[in-house]
Amino acid sequence: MRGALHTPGPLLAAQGLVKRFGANTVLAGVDFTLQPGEAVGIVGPNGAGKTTLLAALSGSLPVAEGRIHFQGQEVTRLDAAQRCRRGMARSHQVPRPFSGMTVFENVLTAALHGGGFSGQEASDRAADALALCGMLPVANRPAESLGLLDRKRLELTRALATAPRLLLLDEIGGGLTDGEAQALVHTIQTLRGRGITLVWIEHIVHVLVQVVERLVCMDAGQIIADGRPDAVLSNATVVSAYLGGHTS
Ligand SMILES: Nc1ncnc2c1ncn2[C@@H]1O[C@H](COP(=O)(O)OP(=O)(O)OP(=O)(O)O)[C@@H](O)[C@H]1O
Repeated sequence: MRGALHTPGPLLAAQGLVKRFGANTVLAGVDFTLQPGEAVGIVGPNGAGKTTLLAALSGSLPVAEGRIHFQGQEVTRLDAAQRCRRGMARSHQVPRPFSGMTVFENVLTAALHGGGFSGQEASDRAADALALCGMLPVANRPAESLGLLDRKRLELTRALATAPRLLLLDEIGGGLTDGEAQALVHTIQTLRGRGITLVWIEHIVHVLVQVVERLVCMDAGQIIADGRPDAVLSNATVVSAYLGGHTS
């Protein structure tokens, strides 16, 4: 199914996305297009709507207005599980491993239920994702015993086990030491090498720009800049809304 749906054109095209929480308009008509193989960073001040955009794209939050196409097909009304089986996977800002399961069982569950694989193929997907993310040494440990870096890696590994074409990452660098963040960058670059398209929300901009070649800045539910990272980071509107005069 994942392969059969691939058509020429953008991998993802979202038009006019509107999301409200009560009187608070959190996405105010967002247009966002992704080409296959791109790696795009999303930055912006707290409350800008970044996580909400990711949730709207992945199907975990319904939008009030707008349309989303993935691989040429409309997915606006599909839920997160259905979008995941079409090749869209999301990691969460706060890692959500299943406690009471080992790391391997967590990843296998993602391959089975998130990816829709069965039997040997699910096991192979899980093992491949564990190897790619450097998680084989901890595969038999209880998920709740992991430190922060490995919990973040487990989020990534679980998303990867669903065999995504598009990976949506939400602040997986937060709280890591510089060395740990570099290890994460290395892992994510490996995923890029496999042709996975990436959208990554991250406040640690110097880490983010090691991976992405396009940066989107959001503020107050809108995209205020979109382009090459150096151009976006020196954009006067971005500096005033997000960077507060600092550009590193
Ligand atoms: N489930 C919810 N119910 C009500 N309001 C919400 C909900 N989720 C988010 N919001 C509000 O929507 C706005 C945007 O939140 P969102 O988490 O998308 O921002 P963000 O850019 O990801 O911020 P951060 O960088 O702090 O994670 C905020 O004002 C937030 O309080």
